[in-house]
Amino acid sequence: MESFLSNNQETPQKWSQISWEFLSKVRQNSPLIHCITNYVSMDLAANTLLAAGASPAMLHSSDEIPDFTPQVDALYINVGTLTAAVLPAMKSAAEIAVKHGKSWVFDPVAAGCSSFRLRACLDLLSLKPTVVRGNGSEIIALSRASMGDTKGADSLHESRDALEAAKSLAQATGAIVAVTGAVDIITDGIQVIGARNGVQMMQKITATGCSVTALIAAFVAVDPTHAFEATVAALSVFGIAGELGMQDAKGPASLRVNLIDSLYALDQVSILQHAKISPLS
Ligand SMILES: Nc1ncnc2c1ncn2[C@@H]1O[C@H](COP(=O)(O)OP(=O)(O)O)[C@@H](O)[C@H]1O
Ligand SMILES: Cc1ncsc1CCOP(=O)(O)O
Ligand SMILES: [Mg+2]
Repeated sequence: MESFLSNNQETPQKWSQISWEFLSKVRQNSPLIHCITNYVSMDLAANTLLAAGASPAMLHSSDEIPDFTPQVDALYINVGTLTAAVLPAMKSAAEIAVKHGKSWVFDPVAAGCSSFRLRACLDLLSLKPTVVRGNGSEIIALSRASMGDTKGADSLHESRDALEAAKSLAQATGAIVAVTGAVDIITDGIQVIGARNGVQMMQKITATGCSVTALIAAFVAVDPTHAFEATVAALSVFGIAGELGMQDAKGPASLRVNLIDSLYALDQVSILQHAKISPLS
């Protein structure tokens, strides 16, 4: 089968085909994803990875990282319930991942809400994540390296408000930067893609952001040379699972369950029908 990844032309189906290619590859390869994530998201992030076909491992101890991190296909770090005790494990896992040529993906939850957290996020950013995914307020805080204008783990900004911040953060760090919201924005500092899948109710389920960042790690793991495309694909696939899951959901709790079922069952026809991905200016 010809891969749409090698096609430089913007055809209408290019991005939806790429999204399907990535999901298929995750199902085939079942990448092992080392997750150091917050207590709130542990369950949903692990179940998201399993439903997509990946293999999650939530290991947090510094004592295990030197043995374990070199074995994994990608690393996911999320600072949602950050403490001074766990930060060294995060830093050492990131360093080991980079040393062993593994991708690592960063979720800077509530980056601007305290100086301790902001400093920790900036330190982690200096350890060269492959992808950073946050909401609008988080990406703006990181880009300006300043506190404030945030509401804890929730965003005070639309993703569009953070477009320029995302571009400059990508240019400054060399990471792919993704900002989620009604439109998910993905940039490497030059090209910008918008993915418009998902439903607003996803904001009413805690850890959907954390879970989609974990999914990005799984997508990047199966093709690290195409981290930009992997990020677009993961965001679109998760959004489509949300849309399909919403069809018979009564509220956030049933959507949470349906989203995982829809992700597990997602097929090529649904992705080609529902993906809404295009360049943004
Ligand atoms: N208004 C919206 N419409 C559609 N999808 C949304 C909307 N807001 C958030 N999402 C989706 O919900 C998920 C979590 O995004 P977001 O709420 O921005 O992250 P966080 O939980 O980190 O603040 C993403 O998949 C995103 O695309
Ligand atoms: C509510 C909360 N508090 C600390 S971490 C966390 C979960 C945040 O999850 P998300 O960023 O995916 O909404
Ligand atoms: Mg978040």
